[in-house]
Amino acid sequence: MTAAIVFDLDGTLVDSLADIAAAANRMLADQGLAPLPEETIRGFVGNGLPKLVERVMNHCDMDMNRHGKLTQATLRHYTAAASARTRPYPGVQEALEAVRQAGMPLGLCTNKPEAPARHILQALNLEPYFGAVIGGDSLPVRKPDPEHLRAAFDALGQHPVRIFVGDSEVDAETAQRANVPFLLFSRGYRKSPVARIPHHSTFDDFRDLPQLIRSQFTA
Ligand SMILES: O=C(O)COP(=O)(O)O
Repeated sequence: MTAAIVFDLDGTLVDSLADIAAAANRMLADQGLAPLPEETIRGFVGNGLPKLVERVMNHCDMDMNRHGKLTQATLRHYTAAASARTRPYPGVQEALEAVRQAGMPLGLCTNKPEAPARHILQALNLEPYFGAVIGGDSLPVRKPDPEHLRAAFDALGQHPVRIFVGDSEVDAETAQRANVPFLLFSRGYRKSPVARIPHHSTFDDFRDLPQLIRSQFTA
């Protein structure tokens, strides 16, 4: 039996924090403000770029009337260097290859805007694996709205089993609301302990993922 597998991007397939933080900090520098530590910005990732900028602005006590403009500025900075330091987690490419060779179609459902998401996939040679890429600005909705995830699965066609692989509370909530089994990568950008995030299985090494996916069919 095969399954359609949809992956989250940030904190799941790639460690993108350095480039996200650089874009936010360039926006702050344009405003004459000091940069924030990466670890602070890490806590702001997960609900898409507009939300990240809102969280940065709140943190820095900035005037929210400028949110739209500063979101555009951050997106421009980000798009200019989205893959400068972003790298796949160890074993990601091999895991995608194994899953694809097993005949399973792969999709991506990310809250990152679609253009930089596609750019990152291309730059890291991951794009050929994905039959569908749905970004945070591809639809009127985004995670945790289950329609965002369903759209990624639907774009892959009809398959008897659907599995979502992600790293965050947002991903877990999305999977739950879409009624799809959730595999939690524990080394990403989650804010809570693994035990407090609803999941079917968890893994911390991509070498374990192909077998974990297979075990979902026989469980
Ligand atoms: O852009 C974000 O906030 C997070 O993106 P993700 O959905 O790939 O984790």
